[in-house]
Amino acid sequence: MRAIDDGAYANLELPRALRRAGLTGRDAAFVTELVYGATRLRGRYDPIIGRGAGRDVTDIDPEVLDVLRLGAHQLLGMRVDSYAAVDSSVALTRELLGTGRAGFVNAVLRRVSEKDPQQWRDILLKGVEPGSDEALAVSHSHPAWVVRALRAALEAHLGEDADSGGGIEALLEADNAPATVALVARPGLADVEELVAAGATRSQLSPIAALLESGGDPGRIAAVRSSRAAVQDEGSQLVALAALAAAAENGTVEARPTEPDGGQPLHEPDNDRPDEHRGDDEPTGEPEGARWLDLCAGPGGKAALLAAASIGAGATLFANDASEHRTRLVDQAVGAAIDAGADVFVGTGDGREIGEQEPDSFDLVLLDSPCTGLGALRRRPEARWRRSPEDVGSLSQLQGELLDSAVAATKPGGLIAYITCSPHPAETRFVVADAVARHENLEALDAQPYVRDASGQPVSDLGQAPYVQLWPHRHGTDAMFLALLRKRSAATASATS
Ligand SMILES: C[S@@+](CC[C@H](N)C(=O)[O-])C[C@H]1O[C@@H](n2cnc3c(N)ncnc32)[C@H](O)[C@@H]1O
Repeated sequence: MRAIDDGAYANLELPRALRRAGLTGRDAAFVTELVYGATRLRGRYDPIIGRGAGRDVTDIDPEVLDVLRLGAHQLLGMRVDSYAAVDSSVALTRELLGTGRAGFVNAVLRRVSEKDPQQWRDILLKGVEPGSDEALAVSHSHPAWVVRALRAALEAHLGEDADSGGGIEALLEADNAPATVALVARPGLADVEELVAAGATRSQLSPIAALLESGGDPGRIAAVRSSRAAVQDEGSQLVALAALAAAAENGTVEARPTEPDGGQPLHEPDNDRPDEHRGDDEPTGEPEGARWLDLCAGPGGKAALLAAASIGAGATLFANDASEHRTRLVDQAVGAAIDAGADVFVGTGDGREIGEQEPDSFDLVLLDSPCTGLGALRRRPEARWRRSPEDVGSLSQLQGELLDSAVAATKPGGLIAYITCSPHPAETRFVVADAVARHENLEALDAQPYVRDASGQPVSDLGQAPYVQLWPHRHGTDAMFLALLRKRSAATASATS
């Protein structure tokens, strides 16, 4: 709890802590629920703890507040007996922080335990307009600005349909429900049957997914250990598959433009790229198979899917990320595909520069942009408390710059898949609409027909075309956004202008 409050990611820190403590099975599941629940629902518990303490939580020592949040979650969010919840919290405080603070924890938790969750909700919401953003922020434990942003996102993507499927309340509730672990069978490297044989359930939604419905450690599955399969949200799978389906339909587009007087490519191959990232048979300018670029590839979930698919498509993949650490994760993720024959080059660099370095070079550019992650809150219990409204402005600026670079790097006639795991209008529709307005050679394609479920049928409820917006409360996925853009060839652009 301390590490998470100091900036660690719960999904990385907790497994380490469980291993250190030697906890497995039911004990590990119990601790996971304690930590995730107390972190996710702190917006609900903190005002209650404040009432119990007679002071604002900002005036309580952070270590003591950690114990109080864990205690509050046991009392109000789990079926732990009140006596056990208070007693174990007091014992923990005494052991870690001393007797004086143990008395304080005892007094506060006793007061918290005197009322049930509904009674506390009535107290906290007294005088607050029912259904308002403020009321939802407290009852569903989201910062009020996130409630406002998600409400705006529902309206922007769904218009009059924004309230169907339960609307904002259902979305906030879905953010608070732990997500089922979804596995991807990377095409050609593993199949869903192998995952089903290992105890997972076939997904109805993604044709390459299986779900670990009864929990369990994905690392026990051989295909996961060898990177032929991995943990990946079904929404991420669907948008990556949609990009691949659109690229297959679009075909390999013309070779790079040549100088009018003959033969030589305008763009020289990038000789600055480190040799370890260059394959022996990397294209040197001759028209060959398709070239794909994953501009922001770390940690490599979608790059690994593309790498696996590139073998059958006869394509090469350049997977790039700005962070060296994340590039190393990409290397690991694409390892099994490379072993199976994929041509993959992994590089570290600022994606904003690749358009200038490698103009008109790629048939497909996947831009899975850095974003606020407001669409994946159910997976990251701490994320909602880390972000601020200011992040949206700086990220949408970066997203626009990355998209400009993606457009420059795309061959005329080629495709760009712009993806975020945030439904925020300023990170999705507005970024794309601005780019289409800036680049007269850019057109948005209808992305919806490319999103197909496990039986090959179009997935419904995708929001206002031409874009795709998935939702936790409607599709059971992270709220992934997809726009498919085509860079018109010079001939088409001049014919239409
Ligand atoms: C949403 S994540 C990509 C997830 C990845 N596609 C996957 O499926 O595993 C965004 C990535 O963008 C990277 N990034 C941020 N700024 C960047 C930049 N200017 N150029 C390239 N990558 C950048 C981050 O390091 C992060 O790994």
